[in-house]
Amino acid sequence: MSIDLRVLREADFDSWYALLDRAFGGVPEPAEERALWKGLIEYERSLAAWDEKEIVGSAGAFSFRMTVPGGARVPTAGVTMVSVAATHRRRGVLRSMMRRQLDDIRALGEPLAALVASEPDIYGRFGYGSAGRALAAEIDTARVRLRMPPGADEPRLSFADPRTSLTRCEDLYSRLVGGRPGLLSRAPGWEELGLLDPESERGGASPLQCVLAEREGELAGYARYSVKPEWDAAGPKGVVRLRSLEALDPAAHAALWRFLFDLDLTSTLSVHSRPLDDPLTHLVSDPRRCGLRTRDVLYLRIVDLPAALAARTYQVPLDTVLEVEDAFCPWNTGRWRLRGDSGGAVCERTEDEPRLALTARELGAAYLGEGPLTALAAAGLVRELVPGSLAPVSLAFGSQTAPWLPHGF
Ligand SMILES: CC(=O)SCCNC(=O)CCNC(=O)[C@H](O)C(C)(C)COP(=O)(O)OP(=O)(O)OC[C@H]1O[C@@H](n2cnc3c(N)ncnc32)[C@H](O)[C@@H]1OP(=O)(O)O
Repeated sequence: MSIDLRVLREADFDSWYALLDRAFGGVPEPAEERALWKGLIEYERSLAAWDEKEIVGSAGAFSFRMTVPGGARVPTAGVTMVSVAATHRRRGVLRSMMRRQLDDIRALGEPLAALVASEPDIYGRFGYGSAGRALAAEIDTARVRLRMPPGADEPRLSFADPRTSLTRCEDLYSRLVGGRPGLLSRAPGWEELGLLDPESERGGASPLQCVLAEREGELAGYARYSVKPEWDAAGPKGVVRLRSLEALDPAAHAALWRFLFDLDLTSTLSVHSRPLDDPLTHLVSDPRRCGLRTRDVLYLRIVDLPAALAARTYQVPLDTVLEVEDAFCPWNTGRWRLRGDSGGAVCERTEDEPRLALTARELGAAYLGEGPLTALAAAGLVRELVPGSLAPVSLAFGSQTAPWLPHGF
């Protein structure tokens, strides 16, 4: 089989996207969703794998900036729309696309690549580590109460049309982006993602609704949600499905959650994705009735190791030497001296004796501050070569704010 990898031409978008639809089960994506992706796609960074006259593989990338610990926004390739025709699976088409893509990302000078995986098992072999998990919840709002912080009655809540309020909400979101590792600075057009609401995917729920929390006319927070009315012999038991909630301060945050908890005729609040450190977990009266669970969301790959490690800050001063193995991107393999603190960092090649040994995948997993290096060492995936060197480096790599990616791409 001879496969030819080429940059996607606009004229081939429909067949390229049809391949993707089929690989994901063959149910065509709703027209509005497809139109959104068609508008956002970066053709010059999208690859099509051709077998003679047929497209048999797809892989795209978006040009993002991702917040890293310390608040810098680092150029990041958002890997997306990966598929291979079932007729051509397990013959190395994905591997060849990953090879080409990571070489291209390196040539573009982006230190990081990120993705949301359809299956967790696919991307580790290409050096992607699980770097940001999310909290999901199924809250029994008939039983669970909220402890309200001071000032929670102050914000004025009002309904707003999701579209009309979009610019204000997006401005608020953009103020929050620098404060949490993993968040993406959304370029114009990306805000539309938050409004996607195809009727065919509502499953009996209402159209998307929006509630604003304001103080003296200034937006302090918003939530978007839908309601699925349900009834049984005992009465109403509707489900509120939270799509997004952002707030600038604790009072607005709690006020919005209380609004969602108290919606009449509902008894369940279904939450798809929140950061692991969402303050909600401290406000609920009964976490056991919140159906809390975590799931992997964000996978990260260090593409340019010295640039990536120097782009973030470190919680406590560190000066260490890492022995890194990177089979898929060998330019990262070797010994690296990393010096840094909360003000910045420098990372350079060195001949000095290494203190820790790990692979690029583990570095990706630890990079945003979630997966402690100590836990990875306990799993045997990070080796402490000089006794006593692991704990301080693990602490330095941590983050006071849990990394999170609220949406896919
Ligand atoms: C960021 C995103 O877009 S995520 C979306 C990914 N796409 C999908 O899930 C759609 C459905 N699946 C597919 O289209 C294909 O099966 C793909 C893209 C996942 C894999 O494509 P293939 O061309 O079959 O992969 P390829 O032959 O290059 O395999 C490379 C390696 O990955 C492994 N692999 C491939 N798919 C999977 C999988 N789903 N789970 C576990 N391992 C996998 C192969 O076994 C092979 O392993 P090896 O390195 O030990 O030899």
